Amino acid sequence: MYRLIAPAKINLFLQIVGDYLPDPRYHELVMVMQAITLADGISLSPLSQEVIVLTCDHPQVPTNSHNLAYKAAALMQSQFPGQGGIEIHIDKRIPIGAGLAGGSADAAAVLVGLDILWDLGLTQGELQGLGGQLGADVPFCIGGGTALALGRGDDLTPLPDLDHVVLLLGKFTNISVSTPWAYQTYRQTYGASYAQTPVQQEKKRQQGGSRELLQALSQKDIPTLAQALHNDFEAIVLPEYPLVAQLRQAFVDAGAMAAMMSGSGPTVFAIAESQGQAETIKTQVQGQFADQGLDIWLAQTCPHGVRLVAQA
Ligand SMILES: C[C@](O)(CO)[C@H](O)COP(=O)(O)OP(=O)(O)OC[C@H]1O[C@@H](n2ccc(N)nc2=O)[C@H](O)[C@@H]1O
Ligand SMILES: Nc1ncnc2c1ncn2[C@@H]1O[C@H](COP(=O)(O)OP(=O)(O)OP(=O)(O)O)[C@@H](O)[C@H]1O
Repeated sequence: MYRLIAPAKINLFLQIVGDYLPDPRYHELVMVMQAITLADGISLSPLSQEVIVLTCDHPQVPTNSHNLAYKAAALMQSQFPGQGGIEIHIDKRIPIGAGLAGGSADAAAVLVGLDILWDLGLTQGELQGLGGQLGADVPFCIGGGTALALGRGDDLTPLPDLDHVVLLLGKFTNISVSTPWAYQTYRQTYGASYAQTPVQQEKKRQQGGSRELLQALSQKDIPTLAQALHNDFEAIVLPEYPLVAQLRQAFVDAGAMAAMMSGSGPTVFAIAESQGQAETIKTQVQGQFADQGLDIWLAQTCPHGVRLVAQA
Protein backbone atom coordinates (compact mmCIF):
# COMPACT_ATOMS: atom_id res chain seq x y z
CA MET A 1 0.00 0.00 0.00
CA TYR A 2 1.39 3.43 -0.90
CA ARG A 3 0.55 6.46 1.25
CA LEU A 4 0.93 10.00 -0.06
CA ILE A 5 0.13 13.51 1.18
CA ALA A 6 -1.58 16.00 -1.11
CA PRO A 7 -0.95 19.63 0.01
CA ALA A 8 -3.65 22.23 -0.62
CA LYS A 9 -2.89 25.59 -2.29
CA ILE A 10 -3.63 29.24 -1.74
CA ASN A 11 -3.37 32.03 -4.32
CA LEU A 12 -1.09 34.83 -3.15
CA PHE A 13 -2.01 36.68 -6.34
CA LEU A 14 -4.87 36.08 -8.79
CA GLN A 15 -5.52 38.42 -11.72
CA ILE A 16 -8.09 37.64 -14.43
CA VAL A 17 -6.72 39.19 -17.63
CA GLY A 18 -9.40 38.20 -20.15
CA ASP A 19 -10.39 35.22 -22.31
CA TYR A 20 -7.76 32.48 -22.69
CA LEU A 21 -7.04 33.07 -26.34
CA PRO A 22 -6.63 29.49 -27.63
CA ASP A 23 -9.84 28.42 -25.82
CA PRO A 24 -12.25 31.26 -24.87
CA ARG A 25 -14.12 28.91 -22.51
CA TYR A 26 -11.22 29.56 -20.14
CA HIS A 27 -9.70 32.73 -18.72
CA GLU A 28 -6.15 34.04 -19.12
CA LEU A 29 -4.71 34.44 -15.61
CA VAL A 30 -1.72 35.80 -13.73
CA MET A 31 -1.35 33.92 -10.46
CA VAL A 32 1.21 33.24 -7.77
CA MET A 33 0.30 29.89 -6.22
CA GLN A 34 1.57 28.59 -2.91
CA ALA A 35 1.36 25.07 -1.47
CA ILE A 36 0.45 24.85 2.22
CA THR A 37 0.82 22.21 4.93
CA LEU A 38 -2.95 21.53 5.12
CA ALA A 39 -3.09 18.29 3.10
CA ASP A 40 -5.23 15.29 2.25
CA GLY A 41 -3.95 11.74 2.81
CA ILE A 42 -4.17 9.38 -0.17
CA SER A 43 -3.68 5.60 0.08
CA LEU A 44 -3.20 3.47 -3.06
CA SER A 45 -3.36 -0.33 -3.20
CA PRO A 46 -2.99 -2.37 -6.42
CA LEU A 47 -5.86 -4.63 -7.55
CA SER A 48 -5.49 -7.53 -9.98
CA GLN A 49 -8.75 -6.63 -11.79
CA GLU A 50 -8.64 -3.50 -14.02
CA VAL A 51 -11.10 -1.65 -11.77
CA ILE A 52 -10.99 1.57 -9.74
CA VAL A 53 -12.36 1.41 -6.20
CA LEU A 54 -12.51 4.74 -4.34
CA THR A 55 -13.47 5.43 -0.72
CA CYS A 56 -13.34 8.65 1.29
CA ASP A 57 -13.94 9.48 4.95
CA HIS A 58 -16.01 12.59 4.03
CA PRO A 59 -19.72 12.05 3.15
CA GLN A 60 -19.87 15.03 0.75
CA VAL A 61 -17.09 13.74 -1.50
CA PRO A 62 -18.31 11.64 -4.46
CA THR A 63 -16.74 8.14 -4.60
CA ASN A 64 -17.66 7.49 -8.23
CA SER A 65 -16.25 8.72 -11.55
CA HIS A 66 -17.18 12.30 -10.58
CA ASN A 67 -14.28 12.29 -8.12
CA LEU A 68 -11.21 13.96 -9.60
CA ALA A 69 -8.95 11.31 -8.03
CA TYR A 70 -11.03 8.63 -9.79
CA LYS A 71 -10.66 10.56 -13.07
CA ALA A 72 -6.89 10.67 -12.54
CA ALA A 73 -6.75 6.89 -12.10
CA ALA A 74 -8.94 6.34 -15.19
CA LEU A 75 -6.68 8.66 -17.21
CA MET A 76 -3.57 6.72 -16.10
CA GLN A 77 -5.23 3.38 -16.94
CA SER A 78 -6.09 4.66 -20.42
CA GLN A 79 -2.58 6.05 -21.00
CA PHE A 80 -0.79 3.00 -19.57
CA PRO A 81 -3.07 -0.03 -20.10
CA GLY A 82 -2.45 -3.44 -18.58
CA GLN A 83 -1.16 -2.22 -15.22
CA GLY A 84 -4.12 -3.64 -13.26
CA GLY A 85 -6.66 -1.88 -11.04
CA ILE A 86 -6.28 0.43 -8.07
CA GLU A 87 -7.98 0.95 -4.72
CA ILE A 88 -7.88 4.60 -3.58
CA HIS A 89 -8.73 5.89 -0.11
CA ILE A 90 -8.91 9.62 0.62
CA ASP A 91 -8.48 10.98 4.15
CA LYS A 92 -10.15 14.34 3.48
CA ARG A 93 -8.66 17.19 5.51
CA ILE A 94 -8.90 19.99 2.91
CA PRO A 95 -12.35 21.65 3.18
CA ILE A 96 -14.55 21.10 0.14
CA GLY A 97 -15.37 23.76 -2.44
CA ALA A 98 -13.10 26.04 -0.44
CA GLY A 99 -10.80 27.57 -3.07
CA LEU A 100 -7.94 25.37 -1.83
CA ALA A 101 -7.88 22.88 -4.76
CA GLY A 102 -8.87 19.92 -2.63
CA GLY A 103 -9.99 17.77 -5.54
CA SER A 104 -7.05 18.87 -7.68
CA ALA A 105 -4.61 17.92 -4.91
CA ASP A 106 -6.07 14.41 -4.67
CA ALA A 107 -5.90 13.98 -8.44
CA ALA A 108 -2.25 15.08 -8.40
CA ALA A 109 -1.49 12.52 -5.68
CA VAL A 110 -3.03 9.69 -7.75
CA LEU A 111 -0.94 10.66 -10.79
CA VAL A 112 2.29 10.72 -8.75
CA GLY A 113 1.37 7.58 -6.79
CA LEU A 114 0.57 5.49 -9.89
CA ASP A 115 3.75 6.68 -11.59
CA ILE A 116 5.66 5.23 -8.60
CA LEU A 117 3.49 2.11 -8.19
CA TRP A 118 3.71 1.23 -11.88
CA ASP A 119 7.36 2.30 -12.09
CA LEU A 120 6.66 4.46 -15.16
CA GLY A 121 9.52 6.91 -14.64
CA LEU A 122 7.46 9.91 -15.81
CA THR A 123 9.08 13.37 -15.58
CA GLN A 124 7.40 16.17 -13.59
CA GLY A 125 6.60 17.82 -16.91
CA GLU A 126 4.88 14.66 -18.19
CA LEU A 127 2.91 14.35 -14.94
CA GLN A 128 1.90 18.04 -15.20
CA GLY A 129 0.80 17.45 -18.81
CA LEU A 130 -1.47 14.62 -17.62
CA GLY A 131 -2.67 16.83 -14.76
CA GLY A 132 -3.64 19.60 -17.17
CA GLN A 133 -6.11 17.17 -18.82
CA LEU A 134 -7.91 16.88 -15.44
CA GLY A 135 -8.11 20.55 -14.42
CA ALA A 136 -6.22 23.86 -14.41
CA ASP A 137 -5.07 23.57 -10.76
CA VAL A 138 -3.82 19.96 -10.95
CA PRO A 139 -0.40 20.65 -12.55
CA PHE A 140 0.58 23.04 -9.75
CA CYS A 141 -0.54 20.56 -7.05
CA ILE A 142 1.99 17.98 -8.35
CA GLY A 143 5.13 20.02 -7.65
CA GLY A 144 3.70 22.50 -5.13
CA GLY A 145 6.04 25.03 -3.54
CA THR A 146 5.70 28.60 -4.87
CA ALA A 147 5.06 29.21 -8.57
CA LEU A 148 4.02 31.83 -11.10
CA ALA A 149 1.05 30.42 -13.02
CA LEU A 150 0.06 31.94 -16.36
CA GLY A 151 -2.27 30.98 -19.21
CA ARG A 152 -5.16 28.87 -17.87
CA GLY A 153 -3.10 28.53 -14.67
CA ASP A 154 -1.05 25.56 -15.85
CA ASP A 155 1.88 27.44 -17.44
CA LEU A 156 4.11 27.20 -14.36
CA THR A 157 7.42 28.87 -13.43
CA PRO A 158 8.88 27.85 -10.05
CA LEU A 159 9.63 30.79 -7.71
CA PRO A 160 11.87 31.04 -4.62
CA ASP A 161 10.35 29.06 -1.75
CA LEU A 162 8.60 30.94 1.05
CA ASP A 163 10.13 29.52 4.25
CA HIS A 164 7.40 28.34 6.60
CA VAL A 165 5.30 31.51 6.65
CA VAL A 166 2.64 31.08 9.36
CA LEU A 167 -0.93 31.16 8.04
CA LEU A 168 -4.48 31.06 9.34
CA LEU A 169 -7.22 29.67 7.09
CA GLY A 170 -10.86 30.47 7.80
CA LYS A 171 -13.99 28.98 6.18
CA PHE A 172 -17.66 28.97 7.16
CA THR A 173 -18.96 25.39 7.20
CA ASN A 174 -22.13 26.23 5.31
CA ILE A 175 -20.52 28.37 2.57
CA SER A 176 -18.92 26.77 -0.50
CA VAL A 177 -18.33 28.48 -3.83
CA SER A 178 -18.48 26.71 -7.19
CA THR A 179 -15.47 27.65 -9.32
CA PRO A 180 -17.46 27.58 -12.60
CA TRP A 181 -20.06 29.89 -10.99
CA ALA A 182 -17.30 32.28 -9.91
CA TYR A 183 -15.81 32.49 -13.39
CA GLN A 184 -19.23 32.77 -15.09
CA THR A 185 -20.26 35.58 -12.73
CA TYR A 186 -16.95 37.34 -13.20
CA ARG A 187 -17.38 37.16 -16.99
CA GLN A 188 -20.97 38.45 -16.78
CA THR A 189 -19.87 41.35 -14.56
CA TYR A 190 -16.53 42.33 -16.10
CA GLY A 191 -16.46 40.61 -19.51
CA ALA A 192 -16.90 43.92 -21.33
CA SER A 193 -13.58 45.13 -19.86
CA TYR A 194 -11.56 42.02 -20.79
CA ALA A 195 -8.32 42.68 -22.64
CA GLN A 196 -9.13 41.49 -26.16
CA THR A 197 -5.75 41.30 -27.93
CA PRO A 198 -2.37 39.86 -26.88
CA VAL A 199 -0.97 43.41 -26.69
CA GLN A 200 -3.81 44.56 -24.42
CA GLN A 201 -3.39 41.39 -22.30
CA GLU A 202 0.35 42.01 -21.89
CA LYS A 203 -0.33 45.64 -20.86
CA LYS A 204 -2.89 44.46 -18.29
CA ARG A 205 -0.40 41.91 -16.97
CA GLN A 206 2.31 44.57 -16.61
CA GLN A 207 -0.03 46.93 -14.75
CA GLY A 208 -1.73 44.29 -12.61
CA GLY A 209 0.49 44.54 -9.56
CA SER A 210 2.10 41.10 -9.75
CA ARG A 211 5.53 42.70 -10.21
CA GLU A 212 5.46 44.20 -6.69
CA LEU A 213 4.52 40.85 -5.17
CA LEU A 214 7.18 38.97 -7.16
CA GLN A 215 9.83 41.51 -6.08
CA ALA A 216 8.84 41.15 -2.40
CA LEU A 217 8.90 37.37 -2.82
CA SER A 218 12.40 37.38 -4.29
CA GLN A 219 13.58 39.52 -1.36
CA LYS A 220 11.63 37.38 1.13
CA ASP A 221 10.13 40.65 2.33
CA ILE A 222 6.98 39.21 3.93
CA PRO A 223 5.45 42.51 5.18
CA THR A 224 5.67 44.01 1.65
CA LEU A 225 4.41 40.74 0.13
CA ALA A 226 1.47 40.86 2.54
CA GLN A 227 0.49 44.29 1.20
CA ALA A 228 0.76 43.07 -2.41
CA LEU A 229 -1.71 40.15 -2.01
CA HIS A 230 -4.52 40.36 -4.58
CA ASN A 231 -7.50 38.31 -5.80
CA ASP A 232 -9.86 39.54 -8.52
CA PHE A 233 -12.53 37.08 -7.39
CA GLU A 234 -13.07 39.09 -4.19
CA ALA A 235 -14.99 41.65 -6.25
CA ILE A 236 -17.76 39.14 -6.93
CA VAL A 237 -17.60 36.75 -3.96
CA LEU A 238 -17.38 39.20 -1.04
CA PRO A 239 -20.55 41.13 -2.01
CA GLU A 240 -22.35 37.76 -2.38
CA TYR A 241 -21.09 36.48 0.99
CA PRO A 242 -20.73 39.41 3.46
CA LEU A 243 -19.62 37.00 6.24
CA VAL A 244 -16.49 36.21 4.19
CA ALA A 245 -15.75 39.93 3.88
CA GLN A 246 -16.23 40.34 7.64
CA LEU A 247 -13.87 37.42 8.33
CA ARG A 248 -11.18 38.94 6.10
CA GLN A 249 -11.41 42.22 8.04
CA ALA A 250 -11.54 40.44 11.42
CA PHE A 251 -8.20 38.70 10.76
CA VAL A 252 -6.56 42.07 10.06
CA ASP A 253 -8.24 43.80 13.01
CA ALA A 254 -6.92 40.98 15.24
CA GLY A 255 -3.38 41.76 14.14
CA ALA A 256 -2.66 39.65 11.04
CA MET A 257 -0.24 41.28 8.56
CA ALA A 258 -2.85 40.86 5.81
CA ALA A 259 -5.75 38.61 4.76
CA MET A 260 -7.02 37.57 1.32
CA MET A 261 -9.54 35.14 -0.16
CA SER A 262 -7.99 32.09 -1.86
CA GLY A 263 -8.92 31.09 -5.42
CA SER A 264 -12.64 31.26 -6.12
CA GLY A 265 -13.20 31.19 -2.36
CA PRO A 266 -14.65 31.22 0.16
CA THR A 267 -11.60 30.38 2.29
CA VAL A 268 -9.79 33.45 3.63
CA PHE A 269 -6.11 33.08 4.50
CA ALA A 270 -4.17 35.46 6.76
CA ILE A 271 -0.44 35.90 7.31
CA ALA A 272 0.74 35.95 10.95
CA GLU A 273 4.12 36.97 12.34
CA SER A 274 4.51 33.86 14.47
CA GLN A 275 2.81 30.68 15.62
CA GLY A 276 2.02 32.37 18.93
CA GLN A 277 0.38 35.37 17.29
CA ALA A 278 -1.59 33.03 15.02
CA GLU A 279 -2.96 31.18 18.05
CA THR A 280 -4.02 34.49 19.62
CA ILE A 281 -5.69 35.68 16.40
CA LYS A 282 -7.47 32.33 16.03
CA THR A 283 -8.93 32.55 19.54
CA GLN A 284 -10.03 36.16 19.07
CA VAL A 285 -11.63 35.66 15.63
CA GLN A 286 -13.25 32.34 16.61
CA GLY A 287 -14.91 34.22 19.50
CA GLN A 288 -16.18 36.96 17.19
CA PHE A 289 -17.98 34.45 14.96
CA ALA A 290 -19.13 32.02 17.64
CA ASP A 291 -22.19 29.96 16.54
CA GLN A 292 -21.69 30.99 12.90
CA GLY A 293 -19.98 27.78 11.86
CA LEU A 294 -16.50 29.22 11.37
CA ASP A 295 -13.62 26.73 11.10
CA ILE A 296 -10.10 28.10 11.47
CA TRP A 297 -6.95 26.09 10.72
CA LEU A 298 -3.33 26.99 11.34
CA ALA A 299 -0.92 26.07 8.54
CA GLN A 300 2.36 27.11 6.97
CA THR A 301 3.63 27.64 3.45
CA CYS A 302 5.03 24.37 2.12
CA PRO A 303 8.05 24.02 -0.20
CA HIS A 304 6.77 20.88 -1.92
CA GLY A 305 3.70 19.27 -3.50
CA VAL A 306 2.63 15.61 -3.47
CA ARG A 307 4.96 13.44 -1.38
CA LEU A 308 5.17 9.66 -0.88
CA VAL A 309 5.23 9.21 2.91
CA ALA A 310 4.94 5.43 3.37
CA GLN A 311 5.19 2.23 1.37
CA ALA A 312 4.05 -1.09 2.82
C1 LIG B 1 -9.75 29.47 -9.30
C2 LIG B 1 -8.53 28.60 -9.33
O1 LIG B 1 -8.64 27.59 -8.34
C3 LIG B 1 -7.29 29.42 -9.02
O2 LIG B 1 -6.21 28.61 -8.67
C4 LIG B 1 -8.40 27.91 -10.69
O3 LIG B 1 -8.38 28.86 -11.73
C5 LIG B 1 -9.54 26.92 -10.96
O4 LIG B 1 -8.92 25.73 -11.34
P1 LIG B 1 -9.83 24.40 -11.47
O5 LIG B 1 -10.83 24.34 -10.38
O6 LIG B 1 -8.88 23.25 -11.65
O7 LIG B 1 -10.62 24.71 -12.80
P2 LIG B 1 -11.11 23.62 -13.87
O8 LIG B 1 -11.70 22.47 -13.13
O9 LIG B 1 -10.01 23.41 -14.85
O10 LIG B 1 -12.26 24.49 -14.59
C6 LIG B 1 -13.48 24.68 -13.93
C7 LIG B 1 -14.18 25.82 -14.65
O11 LIG B 1 -13.54 27.06 -14.24
C8 LIG B 1 -13.44 27.94 -15.35
N1 LIG B 1 -12.02 28.31 -15.54
C9 LIG B 1 -11.01 27.60 -14.96
C10 LIG B 1 -9.71 28.01 -15.14
C11 LIG B 1 -9.45 29.15 -15.95
N2 LIG B 1 -8.19 29.58 -16.18
N3 LIG B 1 -10.49 29.84 -16.52
C12 LIG B 1 -11.77 29.44 -16.33
O12 LIG B 1 -12.70 30.08 -16.85
C13 LIG B 1 -14.02 27.23 -16.56
O13 LIG B 1 -15.36 27.67 -16.71
C14 LIG B 1 -14.02 25.77 -16.16
O14 LIG B 1 -15.09 25.10 -16.77
N1 LIG C 1 -11.24 14.40 -4.44
C1 LIG C 1 -12.18 15.36 -4.24
N2 LIG C 1 -12.16 16.09 -3.11
C2 LIG C 1 -13.08 17.08 -2.93
N3 LIG C 1 -14.06 17.41 -3.81
C3 LIG C 1 -14.09 16.69 -4.96
C4 LIG C 1 -13.16 15.65 -5.23
N4 LIG C 1 -13.45 15.14 -6.46
C5 LIG C 1 -14.49 15.84 -6.92
N5 LIG C 1 -14.92 16.76 -6.03
C6 LIG C 1 -16.02 17.68 -6.28
O1 LIG C 1 -15.41 18.94 -6.63
C7 LIG C 1 -16.13 20.02 -6.06
C8 LIG C 1 -15.13 21.10 -5.75
O2 LIG C 1 -14.32 20.60 -4.70
P1 LIG C 1 -12.87 21.21 -4.41
O3 LIG C 1 -12.61 20.98 -2.95
O4 LIG C 1 -11.88 20.69 -5.39
O5 LIG C 1 -13.12 22.77 -4.67
P2 LIG C 1 -12.03 23.90 -4.61
O6 LIG C 1 -11.09 23.67 -3.52
O7 LIG C 1 -12.78 25.20 -4.63
O8 LIG C 1 -11.28 23.71 -5.96
P3 LIG C 1 -10.46 24.88 -6.73
O9 LIG C 1 -9.75 25.67 -5.67
O10 LIG C 1 -9.58 24.09 -7.62
O11 LIG C 1 -11.49 25.69 -7.43
C9 LIG C 1 -16.81 19.45 -4.81
O12 LIG C 1 -18.09 20.01 -4.69
C10 LIG C 1 -16.88 17.94 -5.06
O13 LIG C 1 -18.21 17.55 -5.37
